[in-house]
Amino acid sequence: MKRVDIIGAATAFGQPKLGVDLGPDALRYANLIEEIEKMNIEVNDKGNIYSDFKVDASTHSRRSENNLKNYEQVVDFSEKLAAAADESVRAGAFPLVIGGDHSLSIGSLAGISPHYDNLGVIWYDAHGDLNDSASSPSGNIHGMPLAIACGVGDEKLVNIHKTGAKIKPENVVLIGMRDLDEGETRYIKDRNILTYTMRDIREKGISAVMSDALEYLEAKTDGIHLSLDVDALDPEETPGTGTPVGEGLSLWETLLAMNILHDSGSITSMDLVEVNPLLDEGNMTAEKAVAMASALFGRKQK
Ligand SMILES: NC(=[NH2+])NCCC[C@H](N)C(=O)O
Ligand SMILES: [Mn+2]
Ligand SMILES: [Mn+2]
Repeated sequence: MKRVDIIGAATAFGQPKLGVDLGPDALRYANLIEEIEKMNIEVNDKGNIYSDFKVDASTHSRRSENNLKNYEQVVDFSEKLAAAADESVRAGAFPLVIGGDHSLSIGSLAGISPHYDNLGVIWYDAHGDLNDSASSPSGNIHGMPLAIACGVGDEKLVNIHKTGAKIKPENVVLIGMRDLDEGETRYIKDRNILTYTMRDIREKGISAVMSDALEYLEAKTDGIHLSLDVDALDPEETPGTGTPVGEGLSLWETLLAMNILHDSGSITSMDLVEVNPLLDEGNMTAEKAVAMASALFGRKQK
């Protein structure tokens, strides 16, 4: 790896709660850059990307006609982020996109995937984020990015940066699932997406799950993007996030998972999303997220 590019995705437009656009700076405050540098990796902090639209607290996330909230804002932000992520991969760097809500993955995957024939994706999350505007119960676009990357959903969002689907559903693995909507469950079944629910993780153990996921993806992909939503962890571990779901992964399980991914040498890019410092206890969610990223870059657990 030549270097890690930190791309701050300062967006809150994919969901209704204010504050998640401060996530990138909360992660920097928790020493994200210094911790990765300790692994003898060159880090280039490219600063934050902002939409040209400002968050207006009085109108933020009002339901829009097509059941896509803050639609133009997300389109605009995704184009900008895709360009930045594309530039990083082109330069030979490892893009670490720090959020920001999970709608940022529309842009990160759009920018990264054109550099691969078959990009794999590990979606480490309590949620599938596989809704489209029809199946979404909320209209929040952070519940849709994985479907959009697979080519399902609003045309403009599907065609961000490059026309058409960015990834194939057979190159996706879902890990940590415990809050799937009806339409998402149907999509997973129809496409036969490899899915590890919390129950699966309890039964098999996280290390077997990670090894199986890697084995499945390494056989057919030429790069693997990790999209890590901090709500994959239990809310007792990561309270500073907008859509917490109980009975989640622990920090130690996640650090172990990140060590296994590091040792594989197969991860080529990453999103670290949904840290909301306004909902946090101190800055503990950002601090744990930094520990997870450091583990992905090689910091070993004792
Ligand atoms: N990235 C997230 N935290 N997504 C939460 C999505 C929640 C719900 N499934 C929805 O579509 O509204
Ligand atoms: Mn989630
Ligand atoms: Mn998510």
